Amino acid sequence: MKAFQDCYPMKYAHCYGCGRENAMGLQLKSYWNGVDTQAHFTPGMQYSGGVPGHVYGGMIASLLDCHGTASAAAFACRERGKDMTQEANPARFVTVSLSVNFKRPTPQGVELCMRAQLLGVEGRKVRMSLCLLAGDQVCATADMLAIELLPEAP
Ligand SMILES: CCCCCCCCCC(=O)SCCNC(=O)CCNC(=O)[C@H](O)C(C)(C)COP(=O)(O)OP(=O)(O)OC[C@H]1O[C@@H](n2cnc3c(N)ncnc32)[C@H](O)[C@@H]1OP(=O)(O)O
Repeated sequence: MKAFQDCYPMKYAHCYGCGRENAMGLQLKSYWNGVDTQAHFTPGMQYSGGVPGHVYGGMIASLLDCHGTASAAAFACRERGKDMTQEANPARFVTVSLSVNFKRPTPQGVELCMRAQLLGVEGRKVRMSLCLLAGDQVCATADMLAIELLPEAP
């Protein structure tokens, strides 16, 4: 299965969180999970927060951020009757608002699952509800607004 991030043109494939061309980055991959989307990632021990064994909050926000922008593109394509993974130059989205609620400590050394649910598409705006789970425990939730870049944007 092709990941959403693998559909980004080369020019946009260098993101620290999800760029396939960034060898130093996280290279997050997002996919469909029914009508929603999901991604998995196991943070290494270098992403420790202040409490040993707990993931750094900025890392949690990064994972939600990159899963969210990729999901926004996939949701927008789907709303337009297109399959993002079949598009040569799919819609490109950036985050303008990400509000994270850290509900409980996120354990290290565990595969984390990020999920995104579409709340609505309005023109260039995609609103989503996101969550990050460790096993069946919801560790963080987020509300996100992503905006589509105009075609001529750099
Ligand atoms: C890109 C390819 C994929 C790469 C993957 C990377 C994933 C990584 C995820 C990220 O971390 S993204 C990086 C962090 N985000 C940014 O740097 C975004 C900074 N903001 C911008 O670049 C511009 O503000 C933006 C391109 C989003 C919009 O500028 P535009 O001049 O194209 O649009 P405009 O300002 O007219 O706004 C369009 C609509 O969005 C709304 N909007 C813009 N910025 C907003 C904001 N900050 N909060 C809420 N709404 C906002 C704006 O009100 C308006 O709503 P209406 O259509 O209803 O009038």
